[in-house]
Amino acid sequence: MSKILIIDDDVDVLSAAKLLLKRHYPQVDIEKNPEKIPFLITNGSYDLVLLDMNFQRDNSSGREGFLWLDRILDIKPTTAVVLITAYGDVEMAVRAIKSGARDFVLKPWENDKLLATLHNALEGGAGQGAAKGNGQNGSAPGAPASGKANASGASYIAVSPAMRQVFATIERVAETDANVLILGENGTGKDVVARALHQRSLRRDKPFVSVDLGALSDSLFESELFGHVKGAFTDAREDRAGRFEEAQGGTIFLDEIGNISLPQQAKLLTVLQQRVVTRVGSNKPKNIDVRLICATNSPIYQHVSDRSFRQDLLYRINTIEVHIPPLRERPEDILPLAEHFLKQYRKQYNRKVASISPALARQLQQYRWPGNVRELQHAIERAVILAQGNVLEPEDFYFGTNAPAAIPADKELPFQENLQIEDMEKKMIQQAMQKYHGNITDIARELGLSRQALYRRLEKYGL
Ligand SMILES: Nc1ncnc2c1ncn2[C@@H]1O[C@H](COP(=O)(O)OP(=O)(O)OP(=O)(O)O)[C@@H](O)[C@H]1O
Repeated sequence: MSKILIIDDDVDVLSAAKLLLKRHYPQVDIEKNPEKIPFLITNGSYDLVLLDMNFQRDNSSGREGFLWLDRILDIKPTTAVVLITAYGDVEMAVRAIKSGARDFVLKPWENDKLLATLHNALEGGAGQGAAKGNGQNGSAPGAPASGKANASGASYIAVSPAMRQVFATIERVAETDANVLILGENGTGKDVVARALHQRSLRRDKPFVSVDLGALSDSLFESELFGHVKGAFTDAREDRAGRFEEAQGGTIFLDEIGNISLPQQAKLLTVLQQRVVTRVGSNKPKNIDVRLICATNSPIYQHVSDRSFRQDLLYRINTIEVHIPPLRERPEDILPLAEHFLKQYRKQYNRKVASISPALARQLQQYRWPGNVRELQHAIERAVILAQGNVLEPEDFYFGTNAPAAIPADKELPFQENLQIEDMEKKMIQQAMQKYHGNITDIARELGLSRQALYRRLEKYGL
């Protein structure tokens, strides 16, 4: 149901593209004059903009196209922008995608390839990053790609290089039976990753059983995991299978494994070594065939050094290790996630809220998100319920407890009369570049910018 806007100063291109696209999309608008872009983007709620890079006034450098790309993303950062050019080369494609475009097509296009490009760009979702190169433009190397897939019907967002790496690892190991240990702070998406792994494994049609070990007392641990027989203890009124048996043929996900006691660790290790479980009160061991995924938010290696976690158990569960970085270290994911949750809750609560204002988008990217994706999700849910207008504004938002410190407002910048705002911005970027020896990720984090926003500014200031 996506709305598309095509902007090109060649009317023949406009009519040809419209003719093709209106067979596939419910609304396709065209515009010859790029000066109308700000008005159209502000008022049109387009999901995707197909934008010419080479307007006649400037027909080979693509400079004007870059300027308009910047304007579009400043007004509505989550718009999927696909650039068209007759002068494309891989270098320009990389620059365009680094500047926030989803993809790049060459004129004249082949209809099927154009459709595939748009489809991919939109699949990346409203604001879910660049679509993978589709071959038409030589697959811009180094370009950010988006991730979106199904984990038990739920989609996940992975735009940042770190999360794309996580999902690439999952892709590679899903079909093996390797044990996987997922490490990450609370709310970073460990459960999402575990489900995605199961969904992509050969066991996908078998059970996925998730156990929160942190919630199990010593007395419940064994009977919950391994089951019990009637009469094994006072409350055991009938035979009951444990979670390992329930997961037979499928996957068991043991969350919060870093905090279990040493006796619990010993019992678990025996089961994992022998691949059999014996219900409490029984003496008949049963073979189990399960894939093991574990997760923890605690510093498990430190626990091994201070001997509160067994090294042999760690080596058994960590054949493959996946680290999920905290949300503040992958700012590229923040807006796509916010947009994703906006869509989800708009539907769930039947609200009209359609987008996130640029001011709010900036704040969302600057905040530190101590509760990670879960905190962002809850914040968007609250805002969608409470919002008055169609656009989510900073006033609709509540940023946890440490908001004022977390959101540097312009007025908090040191006031220097003789410096224009742009000079200050350039200076801050230069200082950060020195401090972090040009490391884009670190500079972007320091400045509270997405990598894309940083690239746009580097370009703007010729740095
Ligand atoms: N990449 C993602 N895309 C979409 N939703 C996500 C993503 N990561 C996390 N979420 C959502 O954020 C919430 C928290 O994620 P999840 O429960 O997987 O985190 P967790 O690391 O397992 O947390 P905990 O350590 O508290 O168990 C969930 O509602 C989940 O659906």
